[in-house]
Amino acid sequence: ATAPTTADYLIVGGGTAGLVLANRLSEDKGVSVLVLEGGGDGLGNVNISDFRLVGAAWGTDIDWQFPTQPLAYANNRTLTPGPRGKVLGGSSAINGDVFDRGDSREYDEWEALGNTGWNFKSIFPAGLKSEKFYPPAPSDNIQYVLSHHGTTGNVATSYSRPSPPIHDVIMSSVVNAGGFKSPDLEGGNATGIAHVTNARLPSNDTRSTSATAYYFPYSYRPNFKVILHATATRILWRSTAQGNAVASGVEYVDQSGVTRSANAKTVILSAGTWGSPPILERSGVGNAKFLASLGIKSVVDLPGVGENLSEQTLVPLQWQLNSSLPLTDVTPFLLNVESIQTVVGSNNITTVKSLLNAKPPGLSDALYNAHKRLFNDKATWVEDYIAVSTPAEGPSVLVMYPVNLHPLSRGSVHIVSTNGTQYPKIQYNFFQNPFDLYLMAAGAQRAQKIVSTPPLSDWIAGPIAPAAGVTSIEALKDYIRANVGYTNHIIGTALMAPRKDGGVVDPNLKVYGTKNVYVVDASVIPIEPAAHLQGTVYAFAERAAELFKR
Ligand SMILES: Cc1cc2nc3c(=O)[nH]c(=O)nc-3n(C[C@H](O)[C@H](O)[C@H](O)COP(=O)(O)OP(=O)(O)OC[C@H]3O[C@@H](n4cnc5c(N)ncnc54)[C@H](O)[C@@H]3O)c2cc1C
Repeated sequence: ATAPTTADYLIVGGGTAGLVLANRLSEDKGVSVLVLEGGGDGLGNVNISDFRLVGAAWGTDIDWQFPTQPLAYANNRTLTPGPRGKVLGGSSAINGDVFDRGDSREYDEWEALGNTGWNFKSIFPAGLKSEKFYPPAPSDNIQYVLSHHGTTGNVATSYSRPSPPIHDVIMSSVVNAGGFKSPDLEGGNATGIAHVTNARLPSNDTRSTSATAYYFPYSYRPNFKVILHATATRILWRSTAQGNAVASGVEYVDQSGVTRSANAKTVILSAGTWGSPPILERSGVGNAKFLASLGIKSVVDLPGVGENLSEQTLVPLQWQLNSSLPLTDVTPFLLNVESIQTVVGSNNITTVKSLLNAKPPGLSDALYNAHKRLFNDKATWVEDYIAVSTPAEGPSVLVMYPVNLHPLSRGSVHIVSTNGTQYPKIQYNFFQNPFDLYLMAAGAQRAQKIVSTPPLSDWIAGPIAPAAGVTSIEALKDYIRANVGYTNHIIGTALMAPRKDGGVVDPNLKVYGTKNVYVVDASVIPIEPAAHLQGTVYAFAERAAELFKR
């Protein structure tokens, strides 16, 4: 059957958020939903279904592979192109499959920024609605709190199992070094060390994506249509009256390169943090001066489009253990999430405060104040992602990845021409703010302290990277500039915030100055969670669907 080219709701991007929304809207038989997805269906691709092959999909045809600009504040390094899923399920199909949620205070800051109704109390139940949790067996030695999880939702979540004895050793050292053991990080208190939950169906050990969870089992619905290999280029306008622009649909390029259009009463962009802003800009929605420089007529002057790009940075630290540990190939990971106060201790807190008190370049007052409140609240700020692996030969390796959960530096994504399929220019700006680099160095020191605290210290043969002796803040800064990487938790480029604060969408996710254009994906999220991003994206999209259905 040929898909209709007209619908009540046209969703651009069948990714993580897009398919949640499409599913919920098409629950109403009287509503037609059409999804345009730039990639294919991904069926039969083991790089999606087998989570053990994480990373194998990056750089292949199901990855957009976004080139990014050199890191001006980190040795001018150019990172490998940023992966983004180009397939049904979007980035949930190619990600690291960690499924967790942030701290209640972070979600409450969404509302404090002026986004009425977006707070922990509303986002948490929406997250539970997305989740179908499969508890571990008692013999797996993994602690959890059932009420922190949804049990009847769509995305299958579970733990790798069983937990090896070294995990208890690591947890003890975190506690002995002044940290906490968390009973389960997913209930809104995200401080402490715990096992990571993953988006996996344990019965057949396959990855759960937004496509397996929200599309394939529902694709029989006659009112839920998807056009694959359809790359949307711009919004088509029925009227561009300033402040009241009305979309009639979307222009897209099909698999054979033919330009087509699809019509709809409501247009929703779910093309992701790097995908949605370029579509807005090509459609005349963005910074009017910038668009004029490309010869694009302004429809809505919205300087926030493409700005406020936030990404959590990470750096790997490795140690050789003194024995070869028997591990399964699905050994669970640990997450240790701590406040700045715990990470830096009393000695360096004055340095942190003075760095935080210097107004960060490129960060709006509203977002800056939100971050200061989180700091004063001793909220979660640094994560250590902890893994142990055993190579075919030789002793096991411990890797800790300190992550700055709430960086102050902001980057951008902007089109470079009116060409609808040309890649945008992406600038991360890691460490534009000195606070961010200091915090990464302090996080690395904290990891070193945990590793040198008993009982874990007794298991360590020595550091692999950074080398022994690289322990001062300054030396660690050098190491971090040379080794910083991305977590793929990008947000902010179509910010949900008041228009005066650089907002692109209002609390109903409608693009300012338009009548019927919305953004529903990670680009609207204003504050990073103390977590990996997808659990928050699913929760956000479930709540977005509730708003549309009201
Ligand atoms: C490599 C990687 C690893 C990650 N690891 C984790 C992890 O372990 N745990 C975690 O919680 N989070 C992780 N994340 C983050 C998480 O997966 C993303 O934040 C989340 O999936 C983003 O959802 P989204 O809906 O905003 O965008 P996406 O899921 O990326 O969806 C965007 C969709 O739009 C489509 N699209 C884009 N442009 C167009 C266009 N012009 N026309 C038509 N379609 C278009 C894309 O093909 C895609 O399907 C990772 C992300 C990546 C990329």
